Amino acid sequence: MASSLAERIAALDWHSLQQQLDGQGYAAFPSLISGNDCEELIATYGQDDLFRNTIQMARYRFGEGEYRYYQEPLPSLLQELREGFYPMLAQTANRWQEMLGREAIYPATLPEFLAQCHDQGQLRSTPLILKYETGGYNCMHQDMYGDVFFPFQVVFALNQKEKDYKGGEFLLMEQRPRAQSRGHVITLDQGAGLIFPTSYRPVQGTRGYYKNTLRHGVSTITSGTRYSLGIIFHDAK
Ligand SMILES: O=C(O)CCC(=O)C(=O)O
Ligand SMILES: [Fe+2]
Repeated sequence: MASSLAERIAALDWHSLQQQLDGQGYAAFPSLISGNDCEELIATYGQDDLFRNTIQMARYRFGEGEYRYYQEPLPSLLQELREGFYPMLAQTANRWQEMLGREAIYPATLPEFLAQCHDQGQLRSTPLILKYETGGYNCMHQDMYGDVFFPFQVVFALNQKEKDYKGGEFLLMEQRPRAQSRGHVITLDQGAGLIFPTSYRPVQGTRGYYKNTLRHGVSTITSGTRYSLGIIFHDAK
């Protein structure tokens, strides 16, 4: 992985990713973060000064495990991921707005979008690292944190399923209006990632587009320790 992270993001097959996002709401992409960088990110977990807050998930009945929110300034790799993914996803976000008959409100760059969050009092950084040990899990949820939210987020696997842990599949639950919900199970190799909707996706119906609500979570880790990295684009209240 010689090229820069920004170059590797630009080199993803965005045509196919956009088609998958429009067609199914989510899109996985192959390993983008090198094994070394994954190890370095895992090593940040123990560096208290990098984080603004640590959540014991069981305390809030969110699941079983722990996560930590990085504080600004973010480690450069996270900053590059957040800034690098935002512009392409803002295009999709605006297209989705238009499908739903709404204004294309998402600015072209991350700093402009964060300025909108900050204007609404959403000042706290949201990228996070999650750690689950054997028996850990993450209940189905959404990550909204305020009135301003970006409709996509990205999650990366930092270690390797079957080698470092078993179980621990990423789960997406799609609630369909007046119908039963549909589940999606996604497994990612180390360094690979998934783009998924924060809250809903537009689906074509006979009379225009309607919204399916989505929630995400993680199934039980049956052995080992699973680490993941969450890139959320909006800041939090
Ligand atoms: O650990 C995971 O894969 C889920 C992370 C998550 O909930 C998030 O990135 O918002
Ligand atoms: Fe989440």
